[in-house]
Amino acid sequence: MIGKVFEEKKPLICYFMAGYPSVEKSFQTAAALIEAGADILEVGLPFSDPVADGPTIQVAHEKAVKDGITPVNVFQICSRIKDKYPDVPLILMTYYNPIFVMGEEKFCTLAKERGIDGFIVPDLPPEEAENFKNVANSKGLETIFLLAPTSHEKRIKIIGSMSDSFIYYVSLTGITGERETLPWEELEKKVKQIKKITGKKVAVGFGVSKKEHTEKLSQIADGIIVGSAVVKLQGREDFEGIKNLTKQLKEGMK
Ligand SMILES: O=P(O)(O)OC[C@@H](O)[C@@H](O)c1c[nH]c2ccccc12
Repeated sequence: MIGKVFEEKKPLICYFMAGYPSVEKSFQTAAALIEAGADILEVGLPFSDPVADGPTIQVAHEKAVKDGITPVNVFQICSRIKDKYPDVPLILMTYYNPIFVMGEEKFCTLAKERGIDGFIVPDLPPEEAENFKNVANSKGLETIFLLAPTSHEKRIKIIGSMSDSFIYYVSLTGITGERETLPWEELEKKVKQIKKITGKKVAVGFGVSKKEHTEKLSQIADGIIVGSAVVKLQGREDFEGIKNLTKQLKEGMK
């Protein structure tokens, strides 16, 4: 399902935090994103120690964890989104610990039942991911892996063989968060290199927050990912803002 969307277009992939600032509001966020044109949703699972996340997404993790949002709640939110929008792929973005606690088998079974299509697990290195990938794939769930500006050829090959429909290229070294500008030259070079070595689709995320970015990025990447800019508005319950942002970003990709 994820691969099909990439074949049809360059998708805009929008991250939001499940259960933030409440279960209902996070569902409304997802609905606003989809109705304004998001092609794929990346669903954030609240976690106490989100090491790769910047301040905006950290705040969301913290509040949702404090409110007692559990993986089971997140699955319920996913299933509600899938019931209403069956054509929109859902990628669960979670740190590995919640998977470990529930057990890979049970976690993947529930995820599949609840309409999730794949996973991004930023703290699960490919060397340790074999079992999880096998369990996920055996249930028809994809695993997507990340590459960064610091990744060399050997790493690119490994990730190329393990990442299913696409590879997530992290545009810059650091944590998630809106940026004024992106390292365009390096980005273009690296995405070309990754595509050449792996033959896979490459979606770019980190720092994307405006039309100007998606305009340039759509010349380079096969898909674009936005997170913090969405989560900031989500925290303010500004659903109109979320729709406007999504439309603007999509506009840049035409
Ligand atoms: O927030 P940004 O800079 O727009 O980047 C997307 C990012 O938020 C999303 O994909 C994401 C959220 N948490 C993560 C942890 C690791 C890697 C990626 C992510």
